[in-house]
Amino acid sequence: MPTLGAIADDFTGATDLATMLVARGHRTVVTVGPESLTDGPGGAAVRDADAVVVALKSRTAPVDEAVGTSLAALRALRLAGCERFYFKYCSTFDSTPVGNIGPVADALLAELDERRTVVVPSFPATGRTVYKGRLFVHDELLDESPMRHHPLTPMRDSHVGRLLTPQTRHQVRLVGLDTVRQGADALRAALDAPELADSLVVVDAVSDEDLVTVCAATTHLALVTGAAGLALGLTGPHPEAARATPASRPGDPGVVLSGSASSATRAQVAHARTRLPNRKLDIAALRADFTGEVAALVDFVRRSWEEEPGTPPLIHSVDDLGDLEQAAPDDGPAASELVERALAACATALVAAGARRVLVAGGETSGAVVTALGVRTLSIGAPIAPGVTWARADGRAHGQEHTVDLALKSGNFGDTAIFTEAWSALA
Ligand SMILES: Nc1ncnc2c1ncn2[C@@H]1O[C@H](COP(=O)(O)OP(=O)(O)O)[C@@H](O)[C@H]1O
Ligand SMILES: O=C(O)[C@@H](O)C(=O)COP(=O)(O)O
Repeated sequence: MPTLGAIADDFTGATDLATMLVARGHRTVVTVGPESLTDGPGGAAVRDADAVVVALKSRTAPVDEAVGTSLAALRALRLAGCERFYFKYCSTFDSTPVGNIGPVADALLAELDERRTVVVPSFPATGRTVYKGRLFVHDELLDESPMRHHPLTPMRDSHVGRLLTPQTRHQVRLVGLDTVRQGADALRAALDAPELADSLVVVDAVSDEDLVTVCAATTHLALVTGAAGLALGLTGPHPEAARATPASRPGDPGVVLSGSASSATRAQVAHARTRLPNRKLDIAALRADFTGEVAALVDFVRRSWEEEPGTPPLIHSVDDLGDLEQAAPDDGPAASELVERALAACATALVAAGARRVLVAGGETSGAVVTALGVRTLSIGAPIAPGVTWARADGRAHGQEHTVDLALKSGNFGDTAIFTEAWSALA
């Protein structure tokens, strides 16, 4: 029975955290939304797990909806037996002045009858560190990094406390690296100080060892919040926790679907465009004839499978940031919505046509694709890069049950060659 329950605000984040938990000895299952915790085959997988991560698409949802789905997830996790909880958000603190990190953290604390938690976006393996409360992405402050230009959550400040304060009813405090470096006992004493009783406490961490200290100092908190790095110190009961075997065989049809605008993905797209058959979404054509345009993309992929068997084609939506500047017409959907719907429709048609391995880039994009594929649970398989993994996905789309290998790649994760090299991990 699981004891650790996590709520992830997007789907790439859910597999990012789950792969870390598996590596730390937790048998872990990802469920798509809270319903899959109890319904159908998900129920059995959950009972056999040490940890469950509920994947939500709440990062950019309206605040009420994000709070509602997060509370539903918490309640379902408690019913499944979980006693400790982890709210996973982005290592670049993706949010707006109204949320959703603050409102969800507030609501989870209230539901658990708790008043304090920690805020730890640091994830050094992917270059995210927090020092003096400022979030760095590799060598740059968050607001000087490409996250400044994110289409949905542009990050224009790097001070985590300043970002969080307008989002929460709690006071926001900082515990600095000097205290973390004094060890777990000193850090716990600092966190338990009466003046921090009613607080979201941002904790500095610049190395893996710092995160292990933060974990050791927070075992008494019912809720912790952060990126996947915080799970580094959460040791589970099954050091040899098995990874799911691939659903596909080498050479099976595959596809890369990228709706990410992140700088790392743009470099990966540029690399893949010289090596893989590829097509770019045409937003104007989608607006004019959505069904026809999706059918043309699906035809293109199917022809590529015949002409170059074993080579996964790429469908992408962004080469450079100029691609994001198309304003939505007054009476039409936003380009971002069209992109998500188009890639989701391609995914379902291609899985119905025989795709057995699908690599998706972008968190929002992954949410749209996984939801359209009717995926209920994801079992963590072979790792690809820090924060990126293959997962075996059971779902139902077009009236048919299917099992496919899915990799949900966060926009900014992975090496430049990931779209051509990720497949070897499935061999
Ligand atoms: N050409 C485009 N024009 C406008 N929005 C786009 C375009 N391409 C992608 N998007 C949208 O940008 C968002 C990207 O978010 P996400 O998938 O989380 O990836 P990332 O955070 O890495 O950029 C999605 O909502 C996607 O639909
Ligand atoms: O913590 C992280 O950085 C990732 O797990 C994540 O959530 C990234 O989001 P996207 O870039 O939107 O995929």
